[in-house]
Amino acid sequence: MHQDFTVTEKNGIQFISIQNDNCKAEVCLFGGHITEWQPEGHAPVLWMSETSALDGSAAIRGGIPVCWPWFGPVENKGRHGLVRTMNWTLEDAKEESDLTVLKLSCDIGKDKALAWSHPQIIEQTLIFGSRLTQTCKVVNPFNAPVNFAYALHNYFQIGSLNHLSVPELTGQPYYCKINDLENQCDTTEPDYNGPIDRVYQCDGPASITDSIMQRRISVTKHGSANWVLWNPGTLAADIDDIHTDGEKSYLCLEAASTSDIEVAANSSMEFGQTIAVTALD
Ligand SMILES: O=P(O)(O)OC[C@H]1O[C@H](O)[C@H](O)[C@@H](O)[C@@H]1O
Repeated sequence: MHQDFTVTEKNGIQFISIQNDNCKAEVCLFGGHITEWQPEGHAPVLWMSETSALDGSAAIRGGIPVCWPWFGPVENKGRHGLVRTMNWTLEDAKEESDLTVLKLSCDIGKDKALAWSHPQIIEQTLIFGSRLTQTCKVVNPFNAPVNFAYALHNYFQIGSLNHLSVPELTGQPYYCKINDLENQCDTTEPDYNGPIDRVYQCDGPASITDSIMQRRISVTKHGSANWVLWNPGTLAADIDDIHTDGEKSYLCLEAASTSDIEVAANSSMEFGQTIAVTALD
């Protein structure tokens, strides 16, 4: 079998480098985090901060953080869940007709899970090809229902925040996190130069049309009630791990469910997304 992935260790954490006929990609086992995906014939799709920690000391800034089993800050529990700062296990890696398929898992531990009433295990299946498919399965081994929320926190590389369109979200209701205002709605596209921080009620697909990079990034998703749209704008100056002016080169469009989802006793649940890129005519 043609081996199209290699596992290396850098600064105490493990990276899986992927090269197949359809794409180049990288996954970090710290966070179960996709740090690179570049389909053949296209520029890199994911933005990475040049000043991100990449040694396990903090969550990675850029790529696709998996925020689970909760979204945002929760008192005494920290931000964006547990697994973006935990080491995941590589369960399987294989080549399937020009695709590379990885299976990862992370077990947050019975004690924590019981105390905090979350599912205990999250598994990811990642399929790297001309599309990127990320499927997560969460497992509740307990004899009682538990809850979780999540975000697949995509940092998309863009040409300019001034030359973007995210058409599917215009007209959809959203919560503005910056002004703490529910039930907002735009009739025209917003200014994507941040600070912008919104949770849209929208379970359909969304896309970023980028007239500078001359491409459209399209995301379909399942098991996801929300899109989170985030760019810190001037607030990036207070975020140590965003390199100078780095915020001008990304837009976060996150497939998420920001409110609790119940997982029945002794059962599992799935959610996920598929990302595709097309050149503009
Ligand atoms: O700095 P982090 O913990 O990675 O969070 C980065 C951002 O993530 C999400 O998009 C939230 O909506 C924002 O409020 C938050 O600032």
